[in-house]
Amino acid sequence: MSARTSPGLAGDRRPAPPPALRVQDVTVRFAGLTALGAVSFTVAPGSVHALIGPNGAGKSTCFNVLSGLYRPESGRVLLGDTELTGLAPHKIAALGVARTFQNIVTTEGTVADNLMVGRHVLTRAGFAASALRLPGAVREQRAHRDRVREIAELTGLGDHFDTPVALLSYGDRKRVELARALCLEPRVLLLDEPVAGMNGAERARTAEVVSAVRARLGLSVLLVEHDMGLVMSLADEVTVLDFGRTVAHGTPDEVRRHPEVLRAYLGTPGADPAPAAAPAPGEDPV
Ligand SMILES: Nc1ncnc2c1ncn2[C@@H]1O[C@H](COP(=O)(O)OP(=O)(O)OP(=O)(O)O)[C@@H](O)[C@H]1O
Repeated sequence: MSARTSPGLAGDRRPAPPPALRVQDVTVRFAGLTALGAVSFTVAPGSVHALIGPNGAGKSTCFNVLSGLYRPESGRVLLGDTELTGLAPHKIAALGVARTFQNIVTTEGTVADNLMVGRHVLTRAGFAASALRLPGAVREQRAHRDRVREIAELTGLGDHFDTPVALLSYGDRKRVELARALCLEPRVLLLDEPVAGMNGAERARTAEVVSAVRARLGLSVLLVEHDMGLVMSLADEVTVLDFGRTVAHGTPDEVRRHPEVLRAYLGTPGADPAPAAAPAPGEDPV
């Protein structure tokens, strides 16, 4: 059984706004290298917050702390008043923080199979009850499958519900990852480079899906992405890391003009990493 209350199973839900996700003075070191040095930021309830920075800036390390894969040397992570620091990944997921990974991990089974796997944290019926197909367990499975189908529709995968994932396009497979994370009914969704490797049309489609997901489910999104068009069009707030330190924070407009951001990305102030008219999602990343 889940550590948090399982939400209803049918229809869009607009639960109470998610709690703020607060990262406070988080430090991670690898053999003397400071991957994160006292990094702090807050993902406001219901917002899209982007975490950007050049290669090696510490973005993945931060995601790994937030999802419980790394324990920070110091600092805290809080979801509302609940401390997440040092909890195991499955506990953090059960508390409502789901993540995707840069690399696709789903290859076997249909879209439906993969999404049902993402649902297991919310499953109440025990293994034996499910295996014996007891009435309560069957009802629950059916309700989960209905909800999973809704999530597939929301993420543009409805037509592929019973298609083996291996037969899908790259963009659709990446969206299966996103949909699978949503099957946990998260209150905060951590998206690690959701459009990496996609072509322009696939990136634009994924941007639409992320917007729809945020609008329909009312969750918060923390986005790590190199595609500046996507970041600038989706994010409400942006935190910029460089060499494990926060060098800027603000709205997309504020951040794109910040001298430290220009220096971090281009080595020199005066050139713009994301032009004033931000490219549409799907245009070339920086
Ligand atoms: N497990 C590890 N062991 C040692 N050093 C690591 C480890 N993970 C990350 N690092 C180092 O920590 C720093 C931050 O890496 P991280 O992967 O978090 O950056 P990033 O911003 O996600 O980069 P990218 O955009 O290339 O994914 C880098 O110098 C990296 O080499």
